[in-house]
Amino acid sequence: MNIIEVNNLTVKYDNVTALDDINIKIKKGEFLGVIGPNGGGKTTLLKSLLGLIKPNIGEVKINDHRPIGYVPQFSNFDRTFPIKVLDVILLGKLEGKIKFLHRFKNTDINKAEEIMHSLGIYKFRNRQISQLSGGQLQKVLIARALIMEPEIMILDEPTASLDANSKTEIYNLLKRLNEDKTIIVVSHDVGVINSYIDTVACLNKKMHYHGDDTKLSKRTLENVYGCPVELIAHGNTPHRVLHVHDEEGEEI
Ligand SMILES: Nc1ncnc2c1ncn2[C@@H]1O[C@H](COP(=O)(O)OP(=O)(O)OP(=O)(O)O)[C@@H](O)[C@H]1O
Repeated sequence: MNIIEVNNLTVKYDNVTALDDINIKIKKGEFLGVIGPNGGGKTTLLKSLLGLIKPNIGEVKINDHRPIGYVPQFSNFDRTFPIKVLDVILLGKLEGKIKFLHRFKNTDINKAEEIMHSLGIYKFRNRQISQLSGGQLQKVLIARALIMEPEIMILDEPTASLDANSKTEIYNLLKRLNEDKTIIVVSHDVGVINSYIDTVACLNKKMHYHGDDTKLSKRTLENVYGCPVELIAHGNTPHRVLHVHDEEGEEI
């Protein structure tokens, strides 16, 4: 069963075309990675799936009635905000609508505690978020998305700026959540695709590739990124984009 269907999706911001005729079908239970260069339209695609952006052309169909669990780009989160872990997770219940002096039900608090236990962050429940490591905070943001019991989870670069151990921990956690949820993750780290993700979508305004990762070739990646991409072979699968390039393809 396709839980998400994107048909002929075109999105423009004034005269900038961010997405051009995108077609993608996502099966229930899939673990999809979306890769592509900066400005390639990844965030725009996620926002379109979330219904935050109205397509200029085409449609997004979500075949599920529950709210989608969204974990936004971690670097946009204000870590200095004085709030404790339990409260951040409970805010997920309000779906972004902060209500003055809202009192949460005991069932919500119990649910938050159950999620904290399962993610190994219960011991931080009364800690200020400014006192967490990047990896711990990312788990809190995942917990906040989980409190609505979503079938679909969408994460925008969940491991950006995390160290190697924390990256592995987050991807292991996503793999576990994938046992009963559909997961869509934007990542710049082509390396993780090999070990964790079922399907890859390569996006640079147009969809250059959508399918089984084992067929993802160096040539495909070079088409998507528009510059030479150096890869470490891992079996037959491209493993990592090593170099950053400017728009002329010069290595920087
Ligand atoms: N609100 C906006 N108004 C105008 N242009 C925008 C807006 N948001 C994004 N864009 C443009 O749309 C294109 C796609 O942006 P988007 O943020 O979706 O890319 P991305 O792949 O997520 O990039 P990154 O990897 O840098 O996060 C870019 O050219 C960007 O400058």
